[in-house]
Amino acid sequence: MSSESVVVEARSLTKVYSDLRRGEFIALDDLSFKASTGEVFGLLGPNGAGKTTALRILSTVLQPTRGTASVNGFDCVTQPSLVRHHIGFMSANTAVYDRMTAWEMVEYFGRLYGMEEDHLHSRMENLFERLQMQGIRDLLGAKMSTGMKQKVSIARAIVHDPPVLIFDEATSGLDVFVARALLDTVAELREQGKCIVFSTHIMREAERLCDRVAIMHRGKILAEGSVPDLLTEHQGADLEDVFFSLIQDHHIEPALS
Ligand SMILES: Nc1ncnc2c1ncn2[C@@H]1O[C@H](COP(=O)(O)OP(=O)(O)OP(=O)(O)O)[C@@H](O)[C@H]1O
Repeated sequence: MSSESVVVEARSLTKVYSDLRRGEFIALDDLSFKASTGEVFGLLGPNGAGKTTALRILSTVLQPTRGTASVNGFDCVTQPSLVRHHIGFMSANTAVYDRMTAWEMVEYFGRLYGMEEDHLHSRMENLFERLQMQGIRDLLGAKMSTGMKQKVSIARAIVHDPPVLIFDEATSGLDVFVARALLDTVAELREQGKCIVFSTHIMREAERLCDRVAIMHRGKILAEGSVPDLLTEHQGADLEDVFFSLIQDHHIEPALS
């Protein structure tokens, strides 16, 4: 990490939800991690591990119960609008409006970010070409397939060229072609020096893409490092092996939900 600089930092994040069924529920338990420029950092864990909660705090949608988080030096709680200008956020549920075309939607978000029209349009031409979206330029959201919607969501997340990208289970529900195209886009963004924080429960995806991963379970990080280092340290053939051996080491019952 020599010439790279830390741009995303979570420090002792704890999130307690009040839940009617479970009472007080600790979704994040003293979670800390850092991610740098030119790096894909993966939060890897099963359903309910707390990945979405952590990424929502980073993207300023949720506030932590304790702890702090920052993006490019801006605090996620006290400087949310500065944080939002420096991130692009995308999840499997990012909404695409039925009554707007692909072009209108990305344009709308570019304007929300305060981009100047000429710059916005030349950036959009470039993005539509790169993401192979020229064919759906004038297609209404209501008529798009899941894969098309995901492409629009990526374009809208990166139109303002933010230094940090936060992708929450972004490949969920995509067929192998679109999922691969999305992963290729993430790799390209890394080449451009972006910092990408990427959550997934698909171990192979993390192995393929992430420079470092944090393996999460029940709101805690059980292990963190590069994939080769984790495999060596925990003597696993792949990340799935490492995950199960960590759960055994920590005497944790596998979660049922
Ligand atoms: N608003 C909420 N109120 C109560 N509990 C919540 C709330 N949001 C999330 N949780 C609980 O917090 C835990 C962590 O959820 P979170 O969505 O962050 O996990 P995740 O790792 O992203 O899992 P998934 O892949 O299923 O989305 C889960 O047990 C979930 O039920």
